[in-house]
Amino acid sequence: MPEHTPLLSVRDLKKTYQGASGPVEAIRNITFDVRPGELVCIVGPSGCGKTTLLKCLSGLLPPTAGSVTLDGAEVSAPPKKMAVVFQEYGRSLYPWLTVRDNVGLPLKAQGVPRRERLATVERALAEVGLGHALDTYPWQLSGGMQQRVAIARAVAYQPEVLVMDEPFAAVDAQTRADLEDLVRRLWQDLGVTVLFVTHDIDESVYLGERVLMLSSSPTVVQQDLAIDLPAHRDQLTTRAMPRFTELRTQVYEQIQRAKRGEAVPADA
Ligand SMILES: Nc1ncnc2c1ncn2[C@@H]1O[C@H](COP(=O)(O)OP(=O)(O)OP(=O)(O)O)[C@@H](O)[C@H]1O
Repeated sequence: MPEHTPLLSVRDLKKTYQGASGPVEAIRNITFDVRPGELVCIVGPSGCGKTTLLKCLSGLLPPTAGSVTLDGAEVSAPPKKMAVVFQEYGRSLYPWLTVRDNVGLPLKAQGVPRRERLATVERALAEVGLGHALDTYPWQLSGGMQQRVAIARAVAYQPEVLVMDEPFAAVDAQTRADLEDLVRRLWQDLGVTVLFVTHDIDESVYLGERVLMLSSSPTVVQQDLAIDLPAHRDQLTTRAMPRFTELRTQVYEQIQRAKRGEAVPADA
């Protein structure tokens, strides 16, 4: 696919829920494209419709109007080419299966032959630094390690798009920094397209090549900001750069505007 052709295309997406006391307009109008191999962060105030957007993107919820297309095909059910990593790793792994079997499960469901499956699982676990934990159970691992298993499962599936829904919200700060670096490394090593949802402004700037800022609900895209930091990022030097501070200030100001319900200024 040529570089300029979008892999994922969201057009005039609207979602209105039928609530108990009448319609709830969650998403007013969202339009954006993601090119193959991009790493895009989506950030917005609490309740702005991030989960609703992800459910529409991943084919779990039909939009009220508008469309989502992946590789030119309209998404109306969970697409094979997409893997999703959720915040709640504790609930996404099966406690009675070993790490090896948890990671291999989607491949087994797809009918991948055993020998190939085991090799792919071992490679994916080595990628996330858990090559030694194949025969352990999720409950024997720390929260950060469990989230690495969930990431390995998504990677083993070899998706074209990896969607991550606030995946590090439940881990401590040090583990979170390690996992952020893991996502950057996997993105660079595997060339996968990543859509990363977070409400952490610093995280969105540190990780993203682009940050999409959402308004408060009913949601529109408040700003689409290119992150022009060097490709090689590390927790100490990148976060200490003056440009990092400028970018985080821009995102912070937009989020504050979004919370106050103000539109984006014309020169932004
Ligand atoms: N099933 C539903 N029925 C009615 N309204 C809903 C439903 N699900 C979400 N909403 C409303 O839609 C809006 C967006 O909700 P959503 O959960 O997508 O936001 P969010 O950005 O993921 O929130 P948070 O950051 O707090 O996780 C909110 O006003 C919410 O109350």
